[in-house]
This record gives sequence, structure tokens and C-alpha cells, in this order.
Amino acid sequence: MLKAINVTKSYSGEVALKDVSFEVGKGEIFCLLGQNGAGKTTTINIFLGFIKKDGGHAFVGDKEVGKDEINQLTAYIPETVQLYDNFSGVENLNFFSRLAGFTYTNQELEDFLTKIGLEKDAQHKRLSSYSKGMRQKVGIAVALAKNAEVIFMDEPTSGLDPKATAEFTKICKELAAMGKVIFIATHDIFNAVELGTTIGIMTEGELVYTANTKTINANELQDIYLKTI
Ligand SMILES: Nc1ncnc2c1ncn2[C@@H]1O[C@H](COP(=O)(O)OP(=O)(O)OP(=O)(O)O)[C@@H](O)[C@H]1O
Repeated sequence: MLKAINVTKSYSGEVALKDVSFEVGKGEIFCLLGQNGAGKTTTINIFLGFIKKDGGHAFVGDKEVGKDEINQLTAYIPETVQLYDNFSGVENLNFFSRLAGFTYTNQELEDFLTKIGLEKDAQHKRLSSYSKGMRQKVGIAVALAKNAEVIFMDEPTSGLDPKATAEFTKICKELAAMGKVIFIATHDIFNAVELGTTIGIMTEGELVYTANTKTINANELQDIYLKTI
């Protein structure tokens, strides 16, 4: 579903990605770990078409990034989800769904928000009163409403309290169970093992390690991580 084949990228001669290859299937959650500057965001930005790769191939399903239209297939949840503070959760979802070409009834919008765990009494409150976790839920609801097949997330658990992190983990697993592909860039080793189906470690633009989370626990992963960076 999501495939990188020998993707390379340099910024002004400085190598950011070196022959990066991986594959993430439907229903899988790929957690990419790496130090600051390792190349995680660059990888995501290439798939989203925000920046151009220098070489290699990147596919979303049978569509090739840079050649085919992939916007409809993907959604992006940044670390801080950018929404309109003066709109409610429902109004934001309505606005961004329409922007993506989808029109829903009020009931359908509320159903999306309920599905991702935003409580009913919060759905019509202004975003300015929302916590980071609540904003993130609206972002995920937008991804669901636009029927994205692949959801990219950058540092999704950064700044979330343990309850919000647990809720986020549950939501991601539900999305994966629906057949979505989830790609997460994170520094959170323990959440990655809990949440991911596959872990990747990126060091200086190279994907130096991948493992199925069934075969590794958090302590082992931490040891490997510290040895690879
Ligand atoms: N727009 C840019 N112009 C020049 N260099 C860049 C640009 N974006 C990223 N880089 C460089 O590319 C390398 C990879 O950066 P990237 O942001 O992908 O890392 P990251 O793993 O996402 O880091 P972080 O965890 O801090 O977000 C770094 O050396 C960074 O300085």
C-alpha cells in the first residue's frame, strides 16, 4: 500500500535520505524512530508531495508520488493540528471535509467525531477551549471524513498526557483494523512498541533497522536504538 524504493533526498548537497526502502501494508502501523534530523519528516513530506525526492520511487497503492494524483488518498496529522479556533469541532470538520470535496450532514459529522472519541458535549464547543489531544481527534476525524487510505502523523504523542496517549493508541488501532495504513514519525519508543506493527529506526537518512513488534519488546528496542544512533 505504501512503498518506498531507494528514495534519496539532499538539501543543498547535504544528504537527508539515503536509499530508503520500506513497505507498509493495509492495516499496518509503521512507527519510524530516529534522532532529530534523522530524516523522518523528510520521508513523510516526500509522500505527501510537499517536497520532491531526488531519486527512487514512492508509491501510495498503485499511484506513484510525483507522477499521479495522491492527495485524495493521504491525510496528514502534524504535531500541532492547525484548525480554526473560532469554529467548533463540528464546524472545523465540516470546513475541512468540504475542502477535500466531501459534504456531510450535521449528524454524520457528529458521528465521525464520536467515532474517534470526542465527547458529545465538546463537539459544538469552540476549538480555543480544546486540549491538544482533542484537536488531534478532530484532525483524525478529518482524515476519516476525507476517506484517506494512508494517514501520516508526526510526533503524535508529544505533549499528550498518559490518558490522551492511551486514547490515541486505541484510535490508531481502530483505524488500522478498518484497513487504514498508518505511518508515524516518533521519538516515543515505548508507545511505538505498544502501537506499531512494524518499527523502523532511521539514522542520518538511512533506515538502519526494521522489526515486527511481535518479535521485540520496548527494552530490547531501546537497547538497539541507542546502539544505532
Ligand atoms: N527545508 C530544508 N532545508 C534544508 N535542510 C533541511 C530542510 N528540511 C530538513 N533539512 C535537513 O534534513 C535532515 C533531515 O531533517 P528531518 O526534518 O527530515 O529530520 P527529522 O528526523 O524529522 O527530525 P525531527 O525529529 O527533529 O523532526 C536534517 O539534517 C535537516 O537539517
